[in-house]
Amino acid sequence: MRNSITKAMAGPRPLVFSGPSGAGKSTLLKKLMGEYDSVFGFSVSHTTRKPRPGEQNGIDYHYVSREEMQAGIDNGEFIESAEFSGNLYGTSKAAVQAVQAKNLICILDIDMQGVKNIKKTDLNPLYISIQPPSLEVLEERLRGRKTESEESVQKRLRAAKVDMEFSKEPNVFDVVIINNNLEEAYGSLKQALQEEIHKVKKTKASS
Ligand SMILES: Nc1ncnc2c1ncn2[C@@H]1O[C@H](COP(=O)(O)OP(=O)(O)OP(=O)(O)O)[C@@H](O)[C@H]1O
Ligand SMILES: Nc1nc2c(ncn2[C@@H]2O[C@H](COP(=O)(O)O)[C@@H](O)[C@H]2O)c(=O)[nH]1
Repeated sequence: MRNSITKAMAGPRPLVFSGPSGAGKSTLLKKLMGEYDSVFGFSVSHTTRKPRPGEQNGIDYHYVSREEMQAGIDNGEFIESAEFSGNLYGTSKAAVQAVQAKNLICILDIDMQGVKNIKKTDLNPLYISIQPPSLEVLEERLRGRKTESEESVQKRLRAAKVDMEFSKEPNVFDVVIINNNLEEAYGSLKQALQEEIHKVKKTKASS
């Protein structure tokens, strides 16, 4: 049986963003949500990783202990969850419902295990993969961000190799964007989302 989040199905079609850690998902999403704050809403995930400097609880993530997160998973509170680079991450039903209740396009930023699990649900999002131009560039970006320990960089690069191959599989992603030049990648993203943005703006204008 499909994992149903029923009440969350009322709003516009959600978007799933995936791709290797460091490819630039958050950078592109911040630009998109900055320009279209009345169109998109972010699904705030739960994670057991510690906040980075500048990250805020309830805005970037809900930062929880492994025990708390596991209890929520066991209780059926999550649409999907995954272990990534030594920590648990997951999308709660409440996070998606909170965005859809505002009639906004709900954005999920999740890893490839999350993509596979969301495909087993009735969420029916548009799947967008953000990829780096190469593994070398990805490593430069991850190191340049200065957020990861050496061990974490290595784990993320190992996961990235698998993710980069996954993005080439047919019928997984609706759109694959190579984030080389940021402005060009952002232009491609906006173009891919033009129809969805237009639909939400039209609905809001007529209500
Ligand atoms: N097109 C680009 N050119 C150069 N640097 C970029 C580009 N896009 C993003 N960056 C930089 O690369 C680093 C990683 O970007 P970002 O944090 O957005 O990646 P991410 O995919 O969201 O990673 P994670 O999955 O770990 O959250 C950041 O320091 C960001 O400023
Ligand atoms: N399956 C899920 N993956 C998630 C979720 N929230 C974030 N992520 C992914 O985790 C990695 C690492 O994120 P970071 O913030 O520690 O750099 C990245 O690929 C995210 O897309 C989630 O709820 N479920």
